[in-house]
Amino acid sequence: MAPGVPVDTFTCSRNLPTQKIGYEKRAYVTFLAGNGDYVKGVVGLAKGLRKAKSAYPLVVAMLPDVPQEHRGILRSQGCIIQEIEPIYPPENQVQFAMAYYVINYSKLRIWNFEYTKMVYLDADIQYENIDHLFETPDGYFYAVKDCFCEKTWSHSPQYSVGYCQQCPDKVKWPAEMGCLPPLYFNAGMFVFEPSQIIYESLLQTLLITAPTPFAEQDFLNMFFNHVYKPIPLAYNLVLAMLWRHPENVELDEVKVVHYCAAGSKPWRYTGKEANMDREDIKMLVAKWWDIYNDESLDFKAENSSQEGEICSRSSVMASIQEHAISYAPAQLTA
Ligand SMILES: O=c1ccn([C@@H]2O[C@H](COP(=O)(O)OP(=O)(O)O)[C@@H](O)[C@H]2O)c(=O)[nH]1
Ligand SMILES: OC[C@H]1O[C@H](O[C@@H]2[C@@H](O)[C@H](O)[C@@H](O)[C@H](O)[C@@H]2O)[C@H](O)[C@@H](O)[C@H]1O
Ligand SMILES: [Mn+2]
Repeated sequence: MAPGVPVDTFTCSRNLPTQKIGYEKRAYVTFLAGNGDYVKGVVGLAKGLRKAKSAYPLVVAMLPDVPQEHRGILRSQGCIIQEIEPIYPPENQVQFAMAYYVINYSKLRIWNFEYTKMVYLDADIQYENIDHLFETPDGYFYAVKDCFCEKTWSHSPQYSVGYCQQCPDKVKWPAEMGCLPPLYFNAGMFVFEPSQIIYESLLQTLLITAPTPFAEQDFLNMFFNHVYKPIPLAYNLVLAMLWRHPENVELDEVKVVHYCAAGSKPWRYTGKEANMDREDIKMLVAKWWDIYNDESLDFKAENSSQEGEICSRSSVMASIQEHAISYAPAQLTA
């Protein structure tokens, strides 16, 4: 739990308030910041959506620093662009979060979107059809349990005693360290319901929550702790699981691959970092490139009438909603 925050701050009601706007409006959503190469990841997501013949569009929560050229690429791939303002954690406490992750607090803007249910996906993900996740019961937060065994976790008490929730009986949590840590999810993929009430509560709670190493991922774990529902690893294969917990991985059943291990981003892959010369990693990176390079998966408004309709319909709705979306005062923008 974040230091100095009243425990009940994060106690959500048993279920989350669900926002019904009279009809279902569903979409996948990702987050894009900066002028770097993550735009390739978003193109991969958009093309993966078409390969999976998903019934839903891809919304891109986009920070102002994404260049026009990248915006044009994503529009040409049928993405629905939703501009967002950055969110920074409380002043001069940023040093507690790993610098690389601070910008990820801006992901929280997606709770302000006018959709009834969304599946969030990091841009470093590739996936098969997971549309059925939109049918999960409302009022919960669905995500896959993370792994604590990589060096990126060396700051944590779990890592220091060799405990991991992926194998809780291998090294048991020491009684002298108090209660077993609550289940902890990886925030690279989750199923959620946008809600103005939750959005404003997130922003207000962030104001009194000191940043922690995994930034918004730690924060979301604290905030949604009481309504978090673990879903199978097949829905978010954090690559480190392949060498940390191979006994938990059935690669043939994996539906979502999350290229979050150091050196695994397909568009930067060199094979030189630890574990990156594994045959399964090479196969997964090649699979990502096959989709990225597949021109038959490019968005063609005239040919993909169904998609085009969805995109144009949801684009029209999104554009209508864009004007309707009223951001809560962005008190957190520095
Ligand atoms: O320069 C950046 C860094 C991150 N991201 C977004 O933030 C997400 C989380 O970062 P990343 O996936 O690199 O974290 P990891 O899952 O590897 O810890 C990315 O997937 C992107 O959607 C981005 O758009 N630009
Ligand atoms: O801002 C914190 C980030 O935390 C998560 O990444 C981590 C986590 O998976 C660790 O368990 C791994 O060890 C590490 O490599 C990886 O970067 C999310 O994937 C990302 O979207 C984002 O929320
Ligand atoms: Mn990621």
